[in-house]
Amino acid sequence: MEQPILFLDNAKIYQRDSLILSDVNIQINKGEFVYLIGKTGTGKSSFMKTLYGDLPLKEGQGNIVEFDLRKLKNKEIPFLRRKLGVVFQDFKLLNDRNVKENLIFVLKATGWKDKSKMETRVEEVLNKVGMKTKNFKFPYQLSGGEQQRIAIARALLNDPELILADEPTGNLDPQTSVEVMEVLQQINKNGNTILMATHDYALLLKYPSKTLKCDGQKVFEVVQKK
Ligand SMILES: Nc1ncnc2c1ncn2[C@@H]1O[C@H](COP(=O)(O)OP(=O)(O)OP(=O)(O)O)[C@@H](O)[C@H]1O
Repeated sequence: MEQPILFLDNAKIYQRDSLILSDVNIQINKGEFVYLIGKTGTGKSSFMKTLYGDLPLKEGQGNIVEFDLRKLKNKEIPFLRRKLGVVFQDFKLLNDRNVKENLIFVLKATGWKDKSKMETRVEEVLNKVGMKTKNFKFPYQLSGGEQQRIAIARALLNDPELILADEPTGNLDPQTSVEVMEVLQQINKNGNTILMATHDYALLLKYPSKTLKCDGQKVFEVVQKK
C-alpha cells in the first residue's frame, strides 16, 4: 500500500499545557485536496502548526513527508519546511523587496546557488499562479489576491510534497477567494497534495472535496451533503 504523505494516530494536539485536540486519527495520501474546517478557536491553526513543526507533537504518532513528528528536532525543522509549502492568511511577503527578490530570497535560504536556475524557477512558479508579469512589483503594490498568489508561488519553489494552507482566503473578498481557490485547484490537478484550513463554506460548496472537521476537541472526516 502506498505510504501516506501525512498520518496522525491517536495524536493529541497541545498549546503549551492545554489540550486542544485529542484522538486525532487522520491520513492524507498523495494527490488529495483536503479541507480542515471548524469554528473559530476549535484548533485548526494549532493542528496546522503541529504539522509544520511550530508546536511539538507530545502524544500519539505522527508522520509527515517522512518526518516523524514525535522525534522532530529543532534543527530538522528547516528541512521539514523545505518539503512542505506553507501558505498563511496574511501572505507574509517581505515588503522591502520586490516579488522576484522575495522568491530568490527563499531559494537562496534553501540552498540554491546557480543564478540562472533560480531565475528559471522563479519564472516557472510565477507562471503557475498567473503572475509572471509581476516580477518587479513590491508587495504593497499588489492587491490581496495577487499577494496571496505570490505567496502560493513561494510555497511551490521547492516542489513541496504537501502544501499546508492556513485560511489562505481569510483576508480576501468572495470573488478574490474564488480566484485564489482556482489557483489552488489547478496546482492540485497538476499533482500537488493540499491541506487547506478554512471556514469559508461557500468555497467548500463550490469545490467539494474530502473534509476534516475540528469540533469538541476532535477531528473527524465529514461527508458533504450534495
Ligand atoms: N499561543 C497559545 N497559547 C495558548 N493557547 C492558545 C494559543 N494559541 C491558541 N490557543 C488556544 O487554542 C485553541 C485553538 O486555537 P486555534 O488558533 O488553533 O483555533 P482555530 O480553529 O485555528 O481558530 P481561528 O479560526 O480563529 O484561527 C483556542 O482555545 C485558543 O485560545
